[in-house]
Amino acid sequence: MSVELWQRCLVRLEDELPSQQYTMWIRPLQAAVAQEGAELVLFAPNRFIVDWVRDKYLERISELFAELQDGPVPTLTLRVGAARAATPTPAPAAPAPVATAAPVVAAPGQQFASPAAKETGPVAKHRHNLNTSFLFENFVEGKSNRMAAAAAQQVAENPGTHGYNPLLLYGGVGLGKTHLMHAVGNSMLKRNPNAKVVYLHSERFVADMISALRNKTINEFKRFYRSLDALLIDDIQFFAGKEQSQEEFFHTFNALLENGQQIILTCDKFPKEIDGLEERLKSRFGWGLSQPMEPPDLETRVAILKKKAEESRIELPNDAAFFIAQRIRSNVRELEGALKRVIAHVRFTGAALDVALVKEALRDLLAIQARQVSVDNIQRTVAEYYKIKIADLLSPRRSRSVARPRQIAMALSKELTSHSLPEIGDAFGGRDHTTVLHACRKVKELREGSTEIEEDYQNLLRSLTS
Ligand SMILES: Nc1ncnc2c1ncn2[C@@H]1O[C@H](COP(=O)(O)OP(=O)(O)OP(=O)(O)O)[C@@H](O)[C@H]1O
Repeated sequence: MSVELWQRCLVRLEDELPSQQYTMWIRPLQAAVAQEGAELVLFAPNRFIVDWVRDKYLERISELFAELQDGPVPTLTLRVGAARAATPTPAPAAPAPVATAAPVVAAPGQQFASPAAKETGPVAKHRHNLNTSFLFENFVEGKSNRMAAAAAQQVAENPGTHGYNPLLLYGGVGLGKTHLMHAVGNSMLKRNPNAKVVYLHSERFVADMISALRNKTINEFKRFYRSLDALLIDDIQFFAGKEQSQEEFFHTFNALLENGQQIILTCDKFPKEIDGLEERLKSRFGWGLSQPMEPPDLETRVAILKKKAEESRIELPNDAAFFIAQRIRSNVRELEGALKRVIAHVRFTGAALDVALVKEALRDLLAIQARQVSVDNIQRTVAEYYKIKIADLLSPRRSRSVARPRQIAMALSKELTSHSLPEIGDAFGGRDHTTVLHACRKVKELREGSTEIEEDYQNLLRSLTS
């Protein structure tokens, strides 16, 4: 009966607690009945978890027991050890008291050893703390992320391989670093359901380490992290300036690498550029494979929108997808946000999804953008970038050093504003609309043929839209 009570309690705790907390502290617990049902023993894999659960969750667990149990509430005991050692008959083979650690049999991400806990219910359902919707299958590849995705696939297939360890994915916000990192973890678990894969944000690592130091459980802390098959740490830029955490992480990192356990890291920039990060860590991070992730190009943005719409079972016409992708270019998270607004609008109004509906759904966003990107602004930015005068852009001068930036500024004006070709021509010293059209075609051709021009164009786009 009491084990059942624990199962019901777990369902409630899973609802109440942030999923990382639940995965880290509650899921490793195994319940066993003792004293003919009068006592419920919760076994934790190590002392660290026992102390933590006692401090943070025991009171709530007791309250839930009182609430969920009709009859007498069993007493609750926390111990280090495995549930199978606590069966009521024969008399408990002296499961280790809290202070004397028994063998560690389960950890977050690991399947429980106890046959009783293997069956059904929330315990069996979730054995790791990965986001199961971040998969390779729903990651859309394009020029900007293909290398990173390929590296991640390699790691998923051969975790711990020298040369791919650590895998470091770096780049701006919302570009799919976390998605790929979880995709590797999910793929590892698919291949080996017993793999111990733990994901955590670097701030969480720091917070846990500080608590472990305060509670004098740093050895358990170390043992736990060093027992993993794969450690996934997000946003390592947060280690900057936290010397003691860097020190501990450095040792954990080395221990895992030495044992061939996989490490995957993400960072918002190339680690060498992070101030406040120790040189030895910076150099360690670069030992394996470092892959940049860039903002996706137009075609990839369209493909991502189409994929996400399909997942939401919404038919997104190409022109509507292009319309969104042309306007939202900074990152995928914003792209997703815009699409969600469009989908909500479709569902709310019941109207057909077309460009007009997209304009209506994203009205505020587009208005903000229109205000931000004006032809004036584009001219100023382009002139600054190429170190020429704005007056040159508007003048009749045809020398290459002026004509090329002018064409680029015109193409950007067409792409970033809603002005017509004649309006753009007017803004560039009263030129004809065919000149603007020619400029747009020329720039497209130049971008395809020259990486330098493509880079210039992307740099300008970024500085105008971010
Ligand atoms: N190529 C892609 N295909 C499909 N979805 C993507 C892709 N890139 C990003 N996403 C989605 O965009 C959202 C943001 O991605 P993610 O959280 O992985 O970004 P991030 O680079 O880790 O950003 P941050 O540094 O802000 O955490 C997620 O919902 C993710 O699924």
